[in-house]
Amino acid sequence: MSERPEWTREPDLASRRFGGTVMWASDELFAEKENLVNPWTPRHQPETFGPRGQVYDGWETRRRRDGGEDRAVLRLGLPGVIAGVVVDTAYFKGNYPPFVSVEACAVEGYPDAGELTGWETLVDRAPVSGHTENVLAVTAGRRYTHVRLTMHPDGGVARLRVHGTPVPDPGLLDPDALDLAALENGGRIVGCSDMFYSAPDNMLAPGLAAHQAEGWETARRRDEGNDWAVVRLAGAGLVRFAELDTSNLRGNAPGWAALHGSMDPADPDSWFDLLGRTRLQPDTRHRFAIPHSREATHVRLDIYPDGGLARLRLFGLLTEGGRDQLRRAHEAG
Ligand SMILES: NC(=O)NC(NC(N)=O)C(=O)[O-]
Repeated sequence: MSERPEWTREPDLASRRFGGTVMWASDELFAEKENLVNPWTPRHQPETFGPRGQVYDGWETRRRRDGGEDRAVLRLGLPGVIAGVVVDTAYFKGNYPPFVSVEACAVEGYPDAGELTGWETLVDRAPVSGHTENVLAVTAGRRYTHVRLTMHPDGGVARLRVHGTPVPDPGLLDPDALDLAALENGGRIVGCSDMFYSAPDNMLAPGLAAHQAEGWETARRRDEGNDWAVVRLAGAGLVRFAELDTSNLRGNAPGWAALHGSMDPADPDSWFDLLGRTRLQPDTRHRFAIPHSREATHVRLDIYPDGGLARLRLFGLLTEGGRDQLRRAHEAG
């Protein structure tokens, strides 16, 4: 077996392990697009038939009869500089695509797949083999956020691995900031509108949510209201960045969210804006800067109209009063 190039040991920027997601595909009749970013080695059990045919651990489209081609759009969990891609056609033997193309783009914010522009070619219509890890080097020395895989004309790909170097956006990082909402730092949920499927404290747990039940999920609302939860922060502080993570909420992500802060949550007039009503995408880790923060002990999350969140992170700095609160809580405990 030939040696794999060194870059295949770089992180897989698209991996689900880092929050990568497949936002859209032109078709997925035989096997779901989400499988493209599964972190595990593709599995296969022959002669396993569902209502649509053999079950594959990969993305598989129907046989095209129109001369077109199939595409999938991925958002990288870790934006970065791409060294190469591995188009793994494991177990796709009579149904792999004979050729693939790979493109990438760099886009700020959280557009949906149809709003992405500026695609650049990384791999131009390369031949691929079936049941093979097709290793394709890339020479594009810039940071990308999204990748598009095209199968010419159709077929199945088990995994798309996008190896490279993560490059974070410094505008969304503060090395001194602490997650003021984290359970492990003393944050707690002190009220919410609904916890029909799972409890909102789940949003404050460490790490990424492995599945929907590891986050907060509400029942479907059938009125004009919206769901909400209030976090008591670890201590009084200034929130600088908010992470609103809708991972694993695909058909039930909120459409929008807003954040308000308060030093006196019982007083309805005390609440001030932190993040205005903002559009959310399904299955996405959104990071927003909070440029005009004020000291708060509590933050209210509103989601519109319902759904939930996998994680809520409120990165910021404790004030002197907040540090005292933490100390006193520790001494009293
Ligand atoms: N035996 C197959 O895999 N056939 C078909 N695919 C699935 N998933 O059943 C096909 O046409 O590619």
